[in-house]
Amino acid sequence: MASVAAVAVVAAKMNLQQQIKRRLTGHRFFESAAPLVVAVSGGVDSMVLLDVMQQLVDPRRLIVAHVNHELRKQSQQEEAFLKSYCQKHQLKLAVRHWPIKEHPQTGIEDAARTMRYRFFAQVMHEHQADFLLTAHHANDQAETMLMKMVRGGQLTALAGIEDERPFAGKTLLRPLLTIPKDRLYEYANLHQLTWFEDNTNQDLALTRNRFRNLIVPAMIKENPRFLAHMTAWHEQLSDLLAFSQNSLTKLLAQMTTANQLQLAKYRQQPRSSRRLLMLQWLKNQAVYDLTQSQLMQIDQLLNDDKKPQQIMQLPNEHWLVKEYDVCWLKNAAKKVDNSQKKSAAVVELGQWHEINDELTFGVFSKDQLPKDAIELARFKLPSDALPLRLRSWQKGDRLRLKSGGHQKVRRVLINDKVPQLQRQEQLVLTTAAETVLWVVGHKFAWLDESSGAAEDQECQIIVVAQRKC
Ligand SMILES: Nc1ncnc2c1ncn2[C@@H]1O[C@H](COP(=O)(O)OP(=O)(O)OP(=O)(O)O)[C@@H](O)[C@H]1O
Repeated sequence: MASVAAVAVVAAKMNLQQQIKRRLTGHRFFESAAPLVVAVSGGVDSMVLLDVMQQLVDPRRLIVAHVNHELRKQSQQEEAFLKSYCQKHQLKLAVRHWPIKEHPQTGIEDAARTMRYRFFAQVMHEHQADFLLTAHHANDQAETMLMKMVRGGQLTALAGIEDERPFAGKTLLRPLLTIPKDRLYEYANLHQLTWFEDNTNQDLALTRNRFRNLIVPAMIKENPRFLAHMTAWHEQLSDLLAFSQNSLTKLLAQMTTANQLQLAKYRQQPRSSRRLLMLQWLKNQAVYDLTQSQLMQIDQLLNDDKKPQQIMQLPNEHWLVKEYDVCWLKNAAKKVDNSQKKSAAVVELGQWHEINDELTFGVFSKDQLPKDAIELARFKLPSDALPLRLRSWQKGDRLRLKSGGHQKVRRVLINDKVPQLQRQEQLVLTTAAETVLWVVGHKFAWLDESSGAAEDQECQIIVVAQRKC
């Protein structure tokens, strides 16, 4: 008769295998005969994963992928062990070395990860595999989320490791993600598996190791269900984010044109939605890492009618530019392509346009000047010069001078000692044919009666005026 302990052992083995089988069902995993790549470092996690997969699928489908980082003395032993293991179990093995001379001086962890996944993609491609399996587990999940929590940032970034994601045109799966590490040890001991412990995991100078060896165990001591709770948080948060991203994408589609956010529609949203919309809109343009106070500031700026033109610095050399009824992003790291600058806003005759706290201007026909207007300049323009437009100045913009020559707008701004950053915001008033009439707030063009108009063309006198304070 089997002893109680032996029955418990069988139950534990079955348990883990069944649990993993359940997680893999539904991925067309067992229905297909396509090869599977298993990423095996030689540690307990990936040795358990490999053993379980040998039980669950035809081992001829498996390709073991191993990277020898040449970082530790033990690396050679791990590789040699995997070679003999695969030989013994008749498994295909793909090994890649990462020679020390190719290691970077800094950021070695990231570089190692990048090269690892590049290699896995290559192995998948060579073997026409459908899936890559890695052995991330519930402790990895908790560590990752806690580290993000401590680092701070947006809630959207708090979601942890996904159990499935597209990879190299196929799928990456993490079948152990809900399983605590101690259950993997339990399984490995019961099956008498061989594995290697990475001694560098004990080095408490590394942040992840402090979370792994000190913080997560302390949390589990507080509540043995801690890992299960973290897994549940992650899943709930992922669902919420997927749902909100879907809704936000639909809403954003209604309020953006060619990367410009239409502020009238944006402002109609409640404040809570506006913040989420802004986060998503920025994320779509690769701006992450926004602080909560930056988000509040953006919302304030976009809602402030008194400041129709504003510019605000965001992370990674991005600038948020607000111009009247639209806003858009500018990446200072990229050379500004003037041809792609914001399209011009039409300046309706007979209306005031607020530029900033000091300047509100309007364009009027000469006999409709309001009482509170101070005339700044008048132009005799052919009818096809209208409507006038207001837009950001561009590199080739010039002002016609009384002498008959021209002056670059850039020169006007330099002469007026306009600070560099402010210069980016500078507006010009132009005719429909792009003749610059006014470097707003600075200098007017000189247009005599003949300029632009054909002999027989109908002309109109328009007045540019400033509103009295
Ligand atoms: N040298 C290696 N060779 C093959 N697979 C590896 C190697 N190192 C790690 N892996 C795979 O990646 C999994 C996660 O390992 P680890 O936690 O060290 O990765 P990581 O540095 O956190 O990177 P990431 O989480 O982005 O995969 C392992 O369980 C294993 O499946």
